[in-house]
Amino acid sequence: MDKPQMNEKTTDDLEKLRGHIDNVDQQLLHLLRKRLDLVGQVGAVKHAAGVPIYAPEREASMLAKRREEAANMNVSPQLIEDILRRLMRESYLNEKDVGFKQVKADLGHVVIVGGEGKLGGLFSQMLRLSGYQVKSLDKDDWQRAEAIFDGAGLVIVTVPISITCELIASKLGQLPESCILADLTSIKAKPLDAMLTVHKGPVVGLHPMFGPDVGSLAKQVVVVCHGRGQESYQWLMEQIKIWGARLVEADAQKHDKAMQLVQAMRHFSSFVYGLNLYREAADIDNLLQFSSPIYRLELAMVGRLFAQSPELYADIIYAQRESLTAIGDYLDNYSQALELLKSGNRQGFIDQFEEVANWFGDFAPQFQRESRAMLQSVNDMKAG
Ligand SMILES: O=C(O)C(=O)C[C@]1(C(=O)O)C=C[C@@H](O)C=C1
Repeated sequence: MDKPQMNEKTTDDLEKLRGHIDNVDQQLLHLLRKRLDLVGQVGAVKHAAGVPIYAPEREASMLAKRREEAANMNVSPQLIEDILRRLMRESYLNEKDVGFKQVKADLGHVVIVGGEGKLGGLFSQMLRLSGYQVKSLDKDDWQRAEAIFDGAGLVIVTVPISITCELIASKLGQLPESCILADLTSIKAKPLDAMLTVHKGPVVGLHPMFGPDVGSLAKQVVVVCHGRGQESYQWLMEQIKIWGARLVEADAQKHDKAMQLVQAMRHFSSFVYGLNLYREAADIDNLLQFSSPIYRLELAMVGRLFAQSPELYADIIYAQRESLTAIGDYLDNYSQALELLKSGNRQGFIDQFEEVANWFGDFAPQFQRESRAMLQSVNDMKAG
């Protein structure tokens, strides 16, 4: 394609207008600085009062007002909403730096078993930001364990799933009865049982539904499976809410069943997807060249798995024997669907599609709307 011709006037006009745009962008930058400073002050007020970092009602009313004002100014309401949501993500990080109110000042210290792991590190940081003294106990510290546990008010176990129950049973039997015992494992029934068996005091199972790289807990979900003595660890739930997370109370068995689909089956199929690309010797550069944003997003979801630890995913996938059924069912459904294809039964495929679409119901259009925003972000990130 020929390069468009730029005459002198076009060049001058563009330069002048771009100068004005630079100027507006610089003003935006100053306004951003001003907003960040104000948010810092909000963070300090919230810190003093123990108010959660995430204020959903305020966000909803602010977004509704700005959308209305935007529409009146002939600015896309979605544009201002996108910008404000991005800014609020920044606020969560900013307000976090101020620290958080400490709900339980007379706790004694916290011990994080597996504190050198990434999730342990995140909880340790959040607890420290809230004024608690945190001691880490990792693989090489067991000979000093007695001293580390002495006077602890809360012990949090966050070690690989494959060794969690064993470790709880063999190492955590001597805690004082007043000490709270908690775990962050991504399965809940067995660790909860192990903790209840070995410890006479308060017990709670937690499953943070996010990776350790979130930056802030605002809007993240932490699943809570009650063990015993809720009144003793109610403060911990309040503390997690102050960090901005939403608590979802769940039955451990039900949670674990959901994990067979949400984690084991899902991660396993991502693994197979990657395995297949590898065996097909797919040229990723080439695939990216031809990929629509949705394919790119999918490739990113699969590829990110292989940027992480194989042990972590093995642990998640092997955690429950029952996941084999969920994964086996998936394989059966895949084979049955493949039969439709092999037999050239196009109408059969369409009928099956419609049956599933009906089952998804209102979720299908909701997911379409949500993914549209994600796909636009994927496109925005392209450079050059
Ligand atoms: O108004 C607040 O409470 C804030 O913390 C500020 C702010 C914002 O950036 O506007 C950030 C987080 C809250 O969820 C709501 C709003």
